[in-house]
Parts: sequence; structure tokens; C-alpha cells
Amino acid sequence: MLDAGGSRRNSIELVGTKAGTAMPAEMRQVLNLQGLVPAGIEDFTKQEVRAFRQLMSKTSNLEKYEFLAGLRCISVNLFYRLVLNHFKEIAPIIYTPTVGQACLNYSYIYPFIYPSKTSVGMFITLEDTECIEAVMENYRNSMAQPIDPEVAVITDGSRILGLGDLGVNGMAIPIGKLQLYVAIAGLNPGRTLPITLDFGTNSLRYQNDPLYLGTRASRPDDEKFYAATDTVLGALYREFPDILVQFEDFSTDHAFGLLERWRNKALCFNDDIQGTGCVILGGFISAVEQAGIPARDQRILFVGAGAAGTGVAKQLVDYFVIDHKIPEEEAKAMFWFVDSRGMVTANRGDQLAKHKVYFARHDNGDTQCRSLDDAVEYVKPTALIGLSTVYKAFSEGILTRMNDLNQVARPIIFSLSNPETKAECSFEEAMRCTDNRVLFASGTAFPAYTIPETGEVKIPGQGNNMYAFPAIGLGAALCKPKRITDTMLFAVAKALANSLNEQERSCGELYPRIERIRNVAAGLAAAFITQAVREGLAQEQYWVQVVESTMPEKEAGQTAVTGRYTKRVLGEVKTLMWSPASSVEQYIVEAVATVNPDDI
Ligand SMILES: O=C([O-])CC(=O)C(=O)O
Ligand SMILES: [Mg+2]
Repeated sequence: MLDAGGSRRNSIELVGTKAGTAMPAEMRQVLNLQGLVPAGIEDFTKQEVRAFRQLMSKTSNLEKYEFLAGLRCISVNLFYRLVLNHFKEIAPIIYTPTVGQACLNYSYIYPFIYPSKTSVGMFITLEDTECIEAVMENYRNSMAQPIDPEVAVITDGSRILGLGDLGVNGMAIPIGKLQLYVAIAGLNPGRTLPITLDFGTNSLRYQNDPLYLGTRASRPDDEKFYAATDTVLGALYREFPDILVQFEDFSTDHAFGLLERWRNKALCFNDDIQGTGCVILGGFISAVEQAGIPARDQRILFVGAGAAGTGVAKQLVDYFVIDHKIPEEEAKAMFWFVDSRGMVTANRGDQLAKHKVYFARHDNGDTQCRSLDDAVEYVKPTALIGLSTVYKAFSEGILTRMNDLNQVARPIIFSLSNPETKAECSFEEAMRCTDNRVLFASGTAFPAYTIPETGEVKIPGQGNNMYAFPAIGLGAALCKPKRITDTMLFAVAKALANSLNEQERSCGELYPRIERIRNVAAGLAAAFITQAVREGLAQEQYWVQVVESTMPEKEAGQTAVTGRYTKRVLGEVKTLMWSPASSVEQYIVEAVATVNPDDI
């Protein structure tokens, strides 16, 4: 007879690598399945080929998303095998940009799953916060494997990508982010925990939608919001003391508020402020190096002054201060902001939100630029960074003007808003309007562009935080720092800029190619760990020893950390972690290792 734990184990194996048509004859016999499955006994590879064919036969990306979500409920292993072997094709489905559509439709496409078998994650209402320990316990009991989650991605759905308040429908975001943790950082799926705080939505459309899955109420005021999130986070850290919490897609004020409240007392970071900041800084460093003018001559105009915008700009200021020895006031003066009311100045006559004050211009005299066109004329920027969620905010006129203004240096244009329907401009537009001279990065994935005259194929940089968060999470999961500091994130950004290979650099690219993302993430995680040890914040003794024994030669240290990690994964904790640096074959070896036919 099987106890509860036994039947849980059983369900893992049935969805494991020997499931369905891959089940060996003996297993079919034991389970009395003769005559109930086709005769062919296949290997996992064939199942994968069939699944990929079925995926590709779907006509829309949303259908592909639904297919993959369903597949994941049936076979976690097959799902991840597909994701890993076809990462380039599948990442834009399970993640940006299709995940945006998935969020908009989440209440319609919610898969029919049985949470007692395959938990999607936690949906926590305000009422649930009153019995939060029971919620944690329920989650623990629902897990397929009796292991603690290592990373939680948490949202309240109040600012999903650039799509606004989507309430509980935002759950597709933590799910997608954590799938990338598995695919890029090698985390065990069972160690990932998506959480949506279903505290209501201010969208009347959803409140009145009969199929809406969440709480039909307006959002609580700040006092209630912070009290409830404190309750949830407190319980989460009590239940899983080592867990890393990634805050995701909270509205701007709460994004800053939660980060301030928690960053110094627990292991957490905000992906939209710090993760995005890291990636943009990494790409920006590469762009500044390739632009053709001294770094201190950059004039940087930010369009959009929300959480992401000012967070990113602060990190860029640090870069100029630390790497180029420019005094902070001078570095700050290299930045201008435009928001919905025009250029952000100290004297434009409105009460500036707290996070904008640092960057408000004081040197504009009577000039107030109300439009982006005016600001471009006034600032004469060398770099234009869009985090505005205003679709096509970078008009052809603005892009052409950037080209005219930057005939000596190559213009830097980052169109970072997400998803594509919010992007400030496309790669193609930026290329066409700048005689193909642009140094470009975007938040969403744009297709490659073929220069008509030469036939040369150019690849746009995807300045998406997926280059950072899996690496930060992996680094944190391994060395368990007491907290995450700005300097640790700075180390990740620098490592990202340094990760470009010769070929990528010579093509004017700003980010490593997506095909290399697993190896790149391992290097970034190593940089994170090295810095955490340097700051005395790493708690996992093993890592402290490894890193300290290789300091101060940073490069050598990084290699050593990555190498030891692989060894550790395969040797000591193989069922708990999958190596980010390992090949797909090794990954599969790990997956197979979790299957134990004797338990059936
Ligand atoms: O999810 C993404 O692609 C990037 C991101 O964090 C956001 O736009 O909020
Ligand atoms: Mg986000």
C-alpha cells in the first residue's frame, strides 16, 4: 500500500521520462496497461519530435502557449526537454512576447489541472492572509517532490509588462519567469514557486468578466496592501528560510516600497528595477564601448520615468562614477527624463514623484519641453532609452533626427517597453532611419533585419531581464547571501558586458546570442557569488571557500566557480540542481536520475 508520500512519488515517475509511449514492457505489465497503449516502445527523443511537430502545427503563438502549458501539466520532463532543445523558438512563447497575450487571456485559457497533483503555484487572496500558515502547508503538501522551493517569483498583477493592471491574470508572468529559471539557470522545476497576490484589480473589465478567475474587488489601500504582503512574505521566509524572492510587475510605487522594506532584511530583489537595470547596464556598457566617442560625452535621454526607468538610470550613473571616475553630480547631469508631462524638471510646476526628484533638471531655466520632439531638439541626445510603454513613441522623425545629430558617434537607441505592442520602435525602423548605424536593444524579441543593399543579416540585442534574473537567482541559490546589494548586481552587469565573444562584438551586437544563454548565465552567477563572498555576505560555506581560494584573480576565480559548480551538481546534489553549464544530455541524465522504477 502506498502512503501519501509514496503516491506523490508515483505521480512523478508516471510523468517522468518513461511515461506514455516510452514506458518499458515490464512497467506496462506491472501497471496492467497491456492493450491500452500502442505497441511501439519509444525513447524520449521520439516523443520530443512528436511534441515539437504538434507544437509547430499550431497557427497562433497563443495556441502554442496553450499547448505547452497543457504539456507541462502532463509531463514536466517532456515540456522542459522541448524548451531546452528548442529554446530559441520556445522562449518567445512561454515568455515575452507571447506571455503578454497569455496574461490577457489567462482566465480563458487556464488549464484544467488538479492542484493536488500538479500545483501551479500559490494564489493568495486577502482572506487567505488570515490563515497564511495553512496556505503554506497546503502548498507543501501539494508538491510533487518533497523538496523546498528555492526561488519564488511573486506579483500582484498590478503592472504586468506594459499592459497595466491584469489582476490574477498576471500569474502567467511568475510561471514564465520560473520556467526560464529552469531552462537557463538549471533549477529543478520543483524548486520554483510562482505566487500571485490576488488582492483584487482596479480593472472594471475584469471585475465584470464572467470568466475572470480572481477576486472581484478593487485593490486595497496602501496600509492594507503592505500589511498583507508583510504577512505573506513573513510566512514564506519562515516556511522556506533560504528562499530567494523575486518581486515582479508590481505597480511602480509598490515596487519601490516593497524593495525598500525587504531588501536589507531578506534575500530578495526586484526584477523590473534591478534585473532590468543590470541587463540594460550590461548592454549600455557594450554600446558606449562601441559608440565611437568618449563615455563622458554621452547625453542620455530617458523616455518614461517609472520604476524601471529611474532604477536603470541610477545604475548607469554608478557605472560612469565607478568605471570612468566621473564625479556623481557630473554623471547625473548626463541624464534627462521625459514622462507623460514632458521633460522632468524641478520647476515644471507639478509635485514630482519621489523617485523622479533625483534626476529632475535644475539647469533648464525657463525651458519646459512638453513633447519628446522638443526634448530631442533641446537635449541633442547621443542615446535614447525608451521605457515608456508608448507604442511607436520613437517616430520615424525622431529616429532620423537621432541619426542626423549623431554623425560622429553611432546613435544608441534602446526600445525597451514590453510587449511588442508597447515598444517605442522596432529594430527595422531603427535600422532604416539611421542608415543601419544604430546600436540597438529592445525589451521584446524583434526579428533579425537584412540590410537590403548588402544582404547582411543584423541581429537586434534583446535587453530583456532574462539575461540577469536566472543568473542572480542561481548565484543566490548557491551562496545564500544574507541580502542582495547593488554592488553584487553591478558585478553581474559587468560580467554580462564582458560575456560578448569576438564574433558578437564584430557584428556590433550588445548581448550574447540567445543560444549561449545557459553558459553566459553560469558566468554571471559566478560573478555574483564572487562579489557576495567579497562583501562577506555569502553564507554557504562551500562557496566561500571555493571563491576565497581563487581570489584575487577574478577571471580565474569565475572559471573555478563554474567548474566546481558543475562538479558539485553532478557529484553531490544531482537530484536537486541541474547544471547550467551542462549540456542538454547532462540535463536529461539528471531527469532520468529522478526516476526509480523500483518505487512503482
Ligand atoms: O517580462 C519581461 O519580458 C520583462 C519584464 O520584466 C517586464 O517587462 O516587466
Ligand atoms: Mg517584469
